[in-house]
Amino acid sequence: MRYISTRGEAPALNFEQAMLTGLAPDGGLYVPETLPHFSREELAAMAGQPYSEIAFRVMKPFVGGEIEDDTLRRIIDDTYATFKHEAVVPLKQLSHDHWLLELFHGPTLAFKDVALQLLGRLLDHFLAERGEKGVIMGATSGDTGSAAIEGCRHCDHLDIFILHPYQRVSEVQRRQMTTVLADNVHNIAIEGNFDDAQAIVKASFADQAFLDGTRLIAVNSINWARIMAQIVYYIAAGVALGAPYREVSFTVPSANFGNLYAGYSAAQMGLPVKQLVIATNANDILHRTLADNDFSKRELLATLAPSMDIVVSSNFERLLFDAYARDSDAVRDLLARFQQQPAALAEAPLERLRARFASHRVDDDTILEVIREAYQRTGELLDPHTATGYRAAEVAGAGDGTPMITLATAHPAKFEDAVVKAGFEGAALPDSMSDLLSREERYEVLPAEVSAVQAFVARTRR
Ligand SMILES: Cc1ncc(COP(=O)(O)O)c(C=O)c1O
Ligand SMILES: N[C@@H](CCOP(=O)(O)O)C(=O)O
Repeated sequence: MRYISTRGEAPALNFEQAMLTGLAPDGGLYVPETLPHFSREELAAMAGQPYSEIAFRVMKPFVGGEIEDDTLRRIIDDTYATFKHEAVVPLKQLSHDHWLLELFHGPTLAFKDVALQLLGRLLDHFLAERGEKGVIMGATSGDTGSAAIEGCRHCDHLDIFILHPYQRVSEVQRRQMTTVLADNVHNIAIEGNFDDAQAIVKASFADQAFLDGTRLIAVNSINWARIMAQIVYYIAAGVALGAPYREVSFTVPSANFGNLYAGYSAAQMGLPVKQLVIATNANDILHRTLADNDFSKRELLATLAPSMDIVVSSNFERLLFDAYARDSDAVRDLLARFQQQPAALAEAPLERLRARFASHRVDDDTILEVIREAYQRTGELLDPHTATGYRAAEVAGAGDGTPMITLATAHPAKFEDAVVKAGFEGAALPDSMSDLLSREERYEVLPAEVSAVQAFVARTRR
C-alpha cells in the first residue's frame, strides 16, 4: 500500500513511513493511493466475529505486509484488551431503528482511545525495530490529548508534548492529561484556542530544525493510522446491524473530521451506507460549507461541546481531495484562498459532497434540551457531543427504517458542566479515576507562538 499527499508535492510512502512522517512535507495529509475494497462475502464473514478479528481483517490491507500477521494480531489484541466492554464498542438500541455506538469504553472515556491505544503500540513497534527515538507533538481540544498520553506514556522511544487551549477544556479532560507525571509526558496550555494549537503543531512539522534531527511524530488525525483504526468500528457496527444485506446510516459529531472521514472511507471500501450525517456545534464550518457553500473562517466560539470547538477542520482536506477528483493543484489553491479570505467550493465538488453527506448544526441550548429529552425517552445520559449527533440524526431521518447509528463519542462524566446545566447531578467517573480531581497536576502555560512552543520542546525533551 502506498500513501500519497493531498497536496501532490511529496513523495509517496509506505505505511510505516507515512505513520512516522505524520504531516507530509508539502503540508498535505497522506491518504492511501487506492483504498482496499471488501466484497459482500468478505463483509458478511465479519458479522459475529470478535472486534479484534474484524480490526485485523480491516487494517491488514492498509499495513500491507509491513508487520508480520502474528505481530499485528498481538498488537491489536493488546490494544482492545484495554477496553472495559467485552464488545469494545457496543451498540445500544434507542428505538426500532436508532442506535448508539458507544465508543467511550477505553481508558480515557472518548472515541480517541480506539485509535490512540493502537497508535502508541504501532509507534513503539516501528521505533524499536529502527532503534530510533521520536518526539510527539499533538494539539487537543480535550480528548486526543489524554488518549495520546495514555497510549504513549509507556513508550520508551517517545517524548510526548500535548498542546491544549488554556482554560478551554473541561476540568476532567485537563486533569486526565496534566496529572500524568511521567518524565516523557509534557502538557502545554496555549494562550489561544484549538486552531492556534493545531497551527503550531503543523508549523512545527513544516520546519523541524528545532529538534536537531530527532523525528517529529503526529498523534492527531493527521496520522493515517488514526483514520485506519476508526474505519474498523464503522464496519463492525454495520455488519452487526445487517450489512452487507441492508444499508446502514451514521451520524457523527464532527469537527476536525477524522471520525466521519473514517466512516466515509468505510463506505468507499464497500460498506453499504445510505446516509452520512455531519453534526456540528455552533462552530459550524462543515455545515455552512455543505449548506451554503460558505467555506470561511469565523471566530471560534466556546460551546458546551468543547472538544468540537474547532474552525479549521484538518481532515476536511482529505475529503476535498476526493471531492476535487484528487486534483491536488485545485486543493492547494482552495486551501490557500481559505487561509486568506472566505472561500467557496467549485460546483462539481460541492455537488459530490452534497450527494454523500447531510449536515446539521446544534447550538448550546439545543444540546441541553437534547440531553434532557434523550434521557427521558431512552434512559441514556448523553455527553454534549453525542447530543449534537442525536439531534442531527433525528433531523436527518432516524425513523426511515434504515438503521441509524449515532456515534457516542465521549462519556458524560468528562463534561460535568453541560450535564449539570441540563439539570442532572453529573455522571460518576469510573473507580480508576475516582481521585482524579485531587491528583497533582503539571503543565506549562505558553503564548500561542510557534517559537515559544518549539523552544520549550527543544529544552524539555529527554
Ligand atoms: C468527544 C468528541 N466528539 C466529537 C469530536 C469530533 O471528532 P472529529 O474531530 O474526528 O470530527 C471530538 C474531537 O475531535 C471529540 O473529542
Ligand atoms: N477533538 C479533538 C481535536 C483533535 O482532533 P484529532 O482527531 O485530529 O486528534 C480533541 O479532542 O483533541
